[in-house]
Order: sequence, then C-alpha cells, then structure tokens
Amino acid sequence: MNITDLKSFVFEHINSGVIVVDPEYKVILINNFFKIHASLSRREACGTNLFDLFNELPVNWLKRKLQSVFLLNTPAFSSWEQRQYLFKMSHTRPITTENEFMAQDVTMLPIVNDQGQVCKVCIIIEDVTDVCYYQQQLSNAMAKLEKSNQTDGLTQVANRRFWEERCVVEFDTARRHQQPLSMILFDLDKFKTINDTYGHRGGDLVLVEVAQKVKSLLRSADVLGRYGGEEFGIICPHTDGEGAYDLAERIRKEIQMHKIVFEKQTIFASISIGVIEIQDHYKSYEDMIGRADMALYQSKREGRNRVTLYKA
Ligand SMILES: Nc1nc2c(ncn2[C@@H]2O[C@H](COP(=O)(O)OP(=O)(O)OP(=O)(O)O)[C@@H](O)[C@H]2O)c(=O)[nH]1
Repeated sequence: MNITDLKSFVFEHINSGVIVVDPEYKVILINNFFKIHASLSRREACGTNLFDLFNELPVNWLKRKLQSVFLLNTPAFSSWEQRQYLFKMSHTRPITTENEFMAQDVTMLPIVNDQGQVCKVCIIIEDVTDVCYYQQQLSNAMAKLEKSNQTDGLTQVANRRFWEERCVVEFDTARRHQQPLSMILFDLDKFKTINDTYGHRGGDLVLVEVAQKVKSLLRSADVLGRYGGEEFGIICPHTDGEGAYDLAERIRKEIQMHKIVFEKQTIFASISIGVIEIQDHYKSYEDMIGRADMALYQSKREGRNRVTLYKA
C-alpha cells in the first residue's frame, strides 16, 4: 500500500467525522464516519451546501465560527459542554443514555492554498457521548449527594445543619435590607405517648406526615427544617410577626384535623408553636431561636395545641 492509499485508508476508518467545506459552505469531502452516522452517500453530500444537507445546524453561529477560521486562519473549537451536538447523528452507545444524539466535540481547521489563503475548512467531529454520559451521571450523583447532605432522611425536609445555614443567610439579608423576618418553632404534643401507643414506626409516620403537611402549607421562600427529634423550625422571609402568627394558627388547625392512618388505626396529632419576628437588637438567628423556644414552651405550659407570639 503506498502512502496515498494508506492516508485514504486512515481517513475512511478513523472513528471521527471529517467534512471539508469551501468558502460558500459547499461540501467538498466527507469520510465514512459521516456516511454511516448521518446516513449519507458521498454523491448526495459532495457539491451540496452544508446547511441544505444538515438543516438542523445553527446557521448563524456556525457561519460566524467558520468565517473566523476563513478570515483569521486559526482553528476554532466547540465542546459538547457548550453545544451538545452540531450534527444530529445517532450514537452507538450500547448502554442506556438519556441523550438521543451523539455528543460531539468539534474542531474546525483552516486548509491553506499555495498563496497562503484559507481556501477550505476541515470540520472534525469527535464522538464524546461516553464522556457526556459519565459527566451527566457524575453531576446527577453530586446533585443527589448535595441534596441528601441537606435533607433529613426521615421527613425529607431540611436537616438541622442546612436549616441553620439558611437561617444565617435570611437573618443577615433581613438585617441588611431592613425587611421583616419571622421564625416559627413547633413541637409535637405528647409525642412520647404516640410512640408508646403505636410504636416507633407509628411515631415515625406521624413525623413524616406532619412535616409533609406543614410543607404543603408554606410559600416556596419559607424554609422548613427538622430542628430536633420532634421539633421543627420554619424561617419565613418577608413576613412580620402577625403574618407568621396567622400562618402558625393555620398550620396548627390543619395538623389537628389531619388524619394519619397507621396499620388501620387513625392517629391524630397536635403541635405547640412559638412564633417570633426579628428585632433590631437581636444579635443573631440563635437569639431568635432561643426566644421562639420560650414562646413554644409557653404554648406547652398553657395546655399545648396552641400558638404563642413572643413578646419581650
Ligand atoms: N418515632 C420517633 N420518635 C422520636 C424521634 N425523635 C425523637 N423521638 C421521641 O420523641 C419523644 C419526645 O418526648 P418528650 O420530649 O417527652 O415530649 P412529648 O412526649 O412530645 O411531650 P411534650 O413535648 O411535652 O408535649 C421521645 O420519646 C423521643 O424518643 C424519631 O425520629 N422518631
């Protein structure tokens, strides 16, 4: 095999797509990879305008890229992370991937004539579906990990650490912008009795249902977190004490009426609540929690299943 035949063999058999276009975007050459993955014959492709041949191409973007290669005589590159694919081609990945089309890294190389002018551009397509797939898997796993680091395993609301982090942020924001901010702390009443009567699994179900019910009553900006065993906190941005008190009353009534069915038995739970609004002299969110706790324990002392708004 002479060197020309050898080059031609390599050109046809490499696992990358090669397509060459002239300054009018007319296709001059394609290799086997393109023929197979884009289901094209060389006769159809050669001499046809690139954008007529592949009508999915982003015309303005690609023309800009190609023009820069023609004018500046420098290569251009596009990664799958910027644009997942340029040419709509099916991939041959054996294992399942969410992507219907082949993910591609694209290189555009100038081809210079004897006068030193760029007369053609060679577009090279690398199939990076594998890289894209594993990157997506990794991102999904990282997102899940981050979520599980922030979530209470039982109730699926924010865990204490994440809730407190959000408290810090909301406390500082409210302070800086002089906006109202309130906090609601609540605790299940006689929860020990629920555990003793229905067992730990019954108690767990009560915690899950109460948390989910409360969550359904909140605005998206409110953050509900599990603060302790059967104690929860809600941070309510842009909400004054009166607004938070009304919300707490609504929550209390809904929980009191909520039927929890455990092994064919119906459990009714109730909660005691403490509510507090931010004041200028509070030093930190911990200061708010401490005072909300006092209000909560007043609700307990006064007979439970009630709301107390903290007053200095
Ligand atoms: N099932 C279950 N029980 C829990 C969990 N975390 C804490 N507890 C229980 O919650 C109970 C809380 O009891 P207490 O602190 O005496 O309070 P209480 O019985 O709710 O009484 P009051 O708060 O005064 O109304 C304890 O028995 C804890 O073991 C949990 O994740 N699951």
